[in-house]
Amino acid sequence: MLEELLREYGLQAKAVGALVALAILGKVVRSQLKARRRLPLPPGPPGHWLFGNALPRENQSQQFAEWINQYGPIISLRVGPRTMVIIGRYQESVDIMEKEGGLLADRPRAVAAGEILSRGLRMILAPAGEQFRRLRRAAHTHLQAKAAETYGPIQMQAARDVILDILDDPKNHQAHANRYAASVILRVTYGKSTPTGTNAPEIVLIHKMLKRFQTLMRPGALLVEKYPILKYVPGYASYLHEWRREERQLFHDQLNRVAVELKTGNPGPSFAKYLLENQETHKLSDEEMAYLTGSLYGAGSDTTAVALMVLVMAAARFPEAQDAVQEELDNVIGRDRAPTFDDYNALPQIQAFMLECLRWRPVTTLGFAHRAQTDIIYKDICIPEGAIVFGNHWAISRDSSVYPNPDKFDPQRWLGSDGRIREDLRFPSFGFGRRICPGQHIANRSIFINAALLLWSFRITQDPKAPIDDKGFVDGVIAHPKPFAACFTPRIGDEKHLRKVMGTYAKDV
Ligand code: HEM
Repeated sequence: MLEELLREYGLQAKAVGALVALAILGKVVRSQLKARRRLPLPPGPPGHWLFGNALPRENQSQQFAEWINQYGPIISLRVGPRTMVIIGRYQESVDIMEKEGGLLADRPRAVAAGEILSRGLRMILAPAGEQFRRLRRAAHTHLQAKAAETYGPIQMQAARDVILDILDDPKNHQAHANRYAASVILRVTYGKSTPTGTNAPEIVLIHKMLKRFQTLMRPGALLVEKYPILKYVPGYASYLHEWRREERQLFHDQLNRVAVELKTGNPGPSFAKYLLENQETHKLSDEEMAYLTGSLYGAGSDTTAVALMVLVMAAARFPEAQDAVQEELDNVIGRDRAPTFDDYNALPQIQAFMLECLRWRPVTTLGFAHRAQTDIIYKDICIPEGAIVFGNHWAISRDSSVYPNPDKFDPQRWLGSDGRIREDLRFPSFGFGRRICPGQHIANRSIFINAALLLWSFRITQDPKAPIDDKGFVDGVIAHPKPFAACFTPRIGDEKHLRKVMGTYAKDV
């Protein structure tokens, strides 16, 4: 551990070691005295008496899932002075994270990404409280199901561009998914005139910042998370302050651009425009608005892109599942027109395919950390106040009591005997309780329109020379598929015809 600290910072090892050990000892003794008065913690693997459990460095969600198989549906770990509880079965996640959602609305301290980098303003990390409620209400109002429909034309055009992109350059299908997600979320946040080309300087900067943020978010990434006192040590991780300056500048510049457009013309719909016009109603400062819009991009771009890549991977890997979708598309839509949002209810096979993609390869494998605001008693265990609580999406997706034969990609599991989507089966792709993803309607509409257009336009197959490794993901807060090959054969007439149906590019760069 000290080695880790020296790598991060280069302090005098002995002094810091003593300080840290004292701080942990104090906390451990206090929490163990308190624990004696409580019901037991959930079981879990044994750890060091002082430092607790070492977190796995790689594939955390899968390692936790193994511990869940071994110790039970809810496990606990001690990480330095903190208790971490991981829920790995569907029913327990509903009972605790949904039904007791009010007690888990908080986030644990995220010292590097939340406090130093974003000064508490990034919604995904914002602690529960008055400020969080204001941020959340503003996002929810603008992104709820009905309001999300406003962005239909943007999503439709961007999804058609994906088809044209694939016709032009099928090898780079993953880059096209990235471009779709970046362009849609940028337009949702900042409106029509935002540059969306992958080489635009803003986009390059945004992606750099997103990468940094995701690195900081990995449990155990920096020692300051375990020992927040480090943040007061002069010079500790000074690069974080530089990152903050860059990020803040970008968020303000983007918001200011929309403010100027509002004064000089009539920019199309966007979250920034909505906030600027309703600043009073939502009681948001300029700083809060800048961060709220900026952090929406972070939350909505990579997640959507990964979901689209998994669609392509699953279609190529499972031809029979693709057959069922294409048979439905041929029956309902035919070949003379492309599907639109209006066809959603008539295409349950597509809906089932989407749902299965999100379960089979969850976008956020571990989910996001919640914090218990008080002791939560569940059956004969206690999740203690202050515990970090994860609903482990990966482990839940493998819960065979809810998803029989869970490793099988089987969209039909989502359909009832009437051929409609089952009401009694769910998977928490978008998280839990009061922190559930506010962008889920925009996200679902993106996944739907891309699935419908892609599978209507192409037969997607594996390249026999480069078979897909469907376990090839780079695990992180968001699990990105490694590069994989897929072949796209137009199924609606020839390429020329498909280009004609999809129209012309709307890309601005
Ligand atoms: C397939 C796409 C997406 C997936 C799988 C996804 C998933 C998630 C998950 C798992 C969470 C954490 C929920 C929890 O704490 O339990 C979350 C939070 C969030 N998502 Fe999404 N998301 C997606 C797309 C989007 C989009 C398009 C937007 C914006 C338009 C967005 C905005 C947010 C925000 C702002 C939060 C933080 C909410 C809070 O902390 O209260 N997401 N998302």
